[in-house]
Amino acid sequence: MRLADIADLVDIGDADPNSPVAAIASDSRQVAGETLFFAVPGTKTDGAAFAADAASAGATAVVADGAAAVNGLSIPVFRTDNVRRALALSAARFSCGQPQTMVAVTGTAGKTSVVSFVRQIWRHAGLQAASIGTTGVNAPGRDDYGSLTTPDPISLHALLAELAASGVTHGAMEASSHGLEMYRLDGVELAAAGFTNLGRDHLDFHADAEDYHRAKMRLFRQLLPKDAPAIVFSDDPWSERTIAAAEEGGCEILTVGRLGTFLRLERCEQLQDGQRAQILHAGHHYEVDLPLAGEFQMANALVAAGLAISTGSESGSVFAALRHLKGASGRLEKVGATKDGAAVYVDYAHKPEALENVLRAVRPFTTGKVVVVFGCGGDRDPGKRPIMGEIAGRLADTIIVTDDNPRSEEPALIRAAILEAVSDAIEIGDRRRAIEVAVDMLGPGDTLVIAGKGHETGQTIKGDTLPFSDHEEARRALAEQESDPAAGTAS
Ligand SMILES: CC(=O)N[C@H]1[C@@H](OP(=O)(O)OP(=O)(O)OC[C@H]2O[C@@H](n3ccc(=O)[nH]c3=O)[C@H](O)[C@@H]2O)O[C@H](CO)[C@@H](O)[C@@H]1O[C@H](C)C(=O)N[C@@H](C)C(=O)N[C@H](CCC(=O)O)C(=O)O
Ligand SMILES: Nc1ncnc2c1ncn2[C@@H]1O[C@H](COP(=O)(O)OP(=O)(O)OP(=O)(O)O)[C@@H](O)[C@H]1O
Ligand SMILES: N[C@H](CCC[C@H](N)C(=O)O)C(=O)O
Ligand SMILES: [Mg+2]
Repeated sequence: MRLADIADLVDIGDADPNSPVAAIASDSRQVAGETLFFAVPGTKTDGAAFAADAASAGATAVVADGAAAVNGLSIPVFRTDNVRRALALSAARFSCGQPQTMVAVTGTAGKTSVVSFVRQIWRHAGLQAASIGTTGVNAPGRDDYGSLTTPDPISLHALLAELAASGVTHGAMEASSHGLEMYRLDGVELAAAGFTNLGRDHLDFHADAEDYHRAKMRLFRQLLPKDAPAIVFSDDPWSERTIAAAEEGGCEILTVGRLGTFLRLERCEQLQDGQRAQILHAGHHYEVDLPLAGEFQMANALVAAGLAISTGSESGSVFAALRHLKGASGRLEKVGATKDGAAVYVDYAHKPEALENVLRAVRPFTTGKVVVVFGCGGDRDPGKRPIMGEIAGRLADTIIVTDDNPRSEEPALIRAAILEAVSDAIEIGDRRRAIEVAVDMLGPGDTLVIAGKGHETGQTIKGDTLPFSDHEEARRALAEQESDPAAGTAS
């Protein structure tokens, strides 16, 4: 790339437009020769404070917001009015390439599930497809564990170019509210975008629910090209406001759900390990089997089907693919059953609406007790703790409150905040022990939901992440119960 390639994004002044840009960086610690350093004001510190470090490390110029205090450097400073956006668009031009058909999904819950479903639908049709999100990158021959839901723009655009070069033509990615607000996915050319729902999340980052919704709506107002399809789940309290935002963005609005007009869910019957639905699309009724429990998964499947159909997949083949969908790892995933047949699920519900949904989802096929093990993350919105306690108290019969990534906080205080709203819960800080106790108390017809960590492979306590997997712990507890003749008899 040459400076001329980004001269419309940043004011390069009298610098030589032919100067090569060998790399771009927003972290001074990653600067090497001929690098353009973007000084980004962050949540913890200001990149401008590291401009001199970047210069010493070999940066050829710094890009900074108009008002940023970047002075007295030996290298030029190029000004721009939005350094985060300039960074993302420059990263797109630098990496140069992405799968031809890219779709993005936003919403409080369901993003990971939807992108996984879209990828599976495309693969079913024989396409080279990838998904990118909380659980990582999944592409033909590739399954990398992830860290951020929406990667930073430099890594994201490099990844998209790499996927395209490896032959991936179709990609589905999650658009988190952080990612949208921080301009991480600007520069991705989107063919369609989807919305699942809005609930309480990240109120440690966004001022309030309106602000959180506004951040998500950048996807439709600013990122999705005019006339491109916006697939909106129709049955959420925030659906109407989302439709209004997508209208402002000039998108083609396609609603899916019970109130949907593009895909209308006419009937949905819950079975123990799945569901059967009738869907109306373009005047035809389709009988659809989904091998996943919980009506929320039907909502996710409809958004996924809407994204695939609106970007060119044939509807019959899409509905046929739903029959084979596998849930994303740790999303109401059945990991086993006791010898009495009580089912044990691992789920990623770590926010109020998700917990409410998952506990409601298991009730129809639970003839005994619903048992839940959960906690709340440290250094994250403390307001959700009593709310989740109240939900568990209302919807589960037995509640075990445990730890879930306490991070820098005192674990007992997090538990106490949950227990404030649910006084009859059992408190067991050690998550391994909590899972063992829960499995041991299961009787015939009971269901255990271990919520909050889903696919995660660690427990973060005071800066250390210790290996921990709800899947492994549940399987271990089940195996121990299997070999202990006295177990499983508690009520
Ligand atoms: C709040 C947040 O999202 N922070 C992310 C953000 O950091 P930031 O922009 O605030 O950066 P900062 O630490 O204040 O530093 C400012 C700038 O100085 C630079 N710097 C800093 C130090 C130095 O020596 N030199 C230097 O140049 C930094 O690289 C940065 O550009 O950009 C960083 C680089 O991309 C991310 O690593 C970091 O994610 C943190 C670790 C994080 O935990 N983010 C979570 C909350 C997040 O993004 N979650 C969402 C939603 C999850 C979901 O709902 O599924 C996600 O998309 O994953
Ligand atoms: N459509 C939905 N409506 C309500 N709850 C849902 C829905 N889909 C999933 N959930 C619940 O939310 C949890 C997380 O689902 P998923 O990972 O698909 O969402 P996400 O939006 O990617 O979440 P995150 O932002 O945390 O990555 C699930 O384990 C389940 O409990
Ligand atoms: N992306 C979410 C994941 C939370 C998962 C939960 N296990 C926790 O640690 O709170 C967050 O960073 O808020
Ligand atoms: Mg996710």
